[in-house]
Amino acid sequence: MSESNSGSPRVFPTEHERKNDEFRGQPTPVSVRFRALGAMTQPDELVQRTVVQVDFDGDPAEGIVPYLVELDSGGEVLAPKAQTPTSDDTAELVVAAGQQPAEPWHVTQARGSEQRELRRRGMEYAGQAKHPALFQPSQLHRWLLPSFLEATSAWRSSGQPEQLQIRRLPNVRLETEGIVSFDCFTQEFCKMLLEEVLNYQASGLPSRPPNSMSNYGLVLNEIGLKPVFSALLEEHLLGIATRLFGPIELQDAFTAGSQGFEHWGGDSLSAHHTFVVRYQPDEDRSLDMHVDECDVTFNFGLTNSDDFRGSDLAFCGMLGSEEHRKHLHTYKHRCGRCVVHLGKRRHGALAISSGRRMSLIMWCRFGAFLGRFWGREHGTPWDSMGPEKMHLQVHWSVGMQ
Ligand SMILES: O=C(O)CCC(=O)C(=O)O
Ligand SMILES: [Fe+2]
Repeated sequence: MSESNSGSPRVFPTEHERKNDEFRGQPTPVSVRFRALGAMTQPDELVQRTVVQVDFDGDPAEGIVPYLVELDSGGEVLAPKAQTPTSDDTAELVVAAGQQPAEPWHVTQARGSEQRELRRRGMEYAGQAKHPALFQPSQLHRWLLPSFLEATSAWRSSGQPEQLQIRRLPNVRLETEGIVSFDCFTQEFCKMLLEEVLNYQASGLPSRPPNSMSNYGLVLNEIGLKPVFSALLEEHLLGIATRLFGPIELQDAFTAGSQGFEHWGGDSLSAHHTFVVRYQPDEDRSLDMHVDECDVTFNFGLTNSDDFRGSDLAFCGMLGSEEHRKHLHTYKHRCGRCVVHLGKRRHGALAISSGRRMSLIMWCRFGAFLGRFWGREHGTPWDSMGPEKMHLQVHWSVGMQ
């Protein structure tokens, strides 16, 4: 632990986790009704075009509710989530276990009126942006360090993941099991992005907290920056995730065989929730231990180390492992540097004692939340009880949204 930490990492269960543990002990029964959308001829089509409607007994509180449903036919489908379970809005596309969804969850979501409103707002803001160039995917290369571009270029041009060597990422470091860091963005980009965030927040346009635990910060996908971060994911980060958390045969020798680098669909990340978080002593001081609502998380420091004290990231083991609540490593953020880990690795931010820290976070998802269940298919326990086959029962997750 570094001296600047103002406290020990909280590795014991948080209140949120305790609540979830209680629910895990007593799965809540739900009734599930299937409604057909369109013609169904093949069994696969039936699954892929089915919408599941969930009626809850009891109060589901603020949880995200993933569940596995056993069909009368004996098949299984995954219902990824029900965000507001008691509203009429609970219908979600479901997909057959182990299959690609009919379309990515964010495409489905993007048809919603809320998303249309967000896109409109983003377009409106782009017109008054402080740094319009930030909003253009074609300019992305300007914000990445030449040495980073160099490391991903052979993969980009050949399409062969083996061409991307993790050890060639600038100043790459294996922090501890399952956690790698490397230099990525230019200082200029970090400064411009911070200015853009402050400019948006001063514009009076509406914004919402990036997730259920952070109150300050901004969802960048909702101010017109989504295309840029989609390009970053597709053109650069996907190659890195493939080599770290993709199929075993594609994993890089740099980490292959090390603990914590299982296949978590790193080669198929197709959606992202991208936001900035902000900590300062009189606002959010710390972030409680948690796992992310995603498969792979990329976290980039945006502020200079001299601008704040404390606020290190504390990492524990994977959700469901014996080390889940064991403190394994403390990471110090650096401006422009990325730390990447699986979403289900428990982590949190220690208290900040002075100054301000901001980070850019990309929660990346494999398909439609299938990654949540990936561990199950590969023999890794998903949580301490294991994702038992639930016949119309609910497992609660420690998810944030
Ligand atoms: O403060 C950080 O850098 C981590 C934030 C985080 O873990 C999250 O927003 O999910
Ligand atoms: Fe997180």
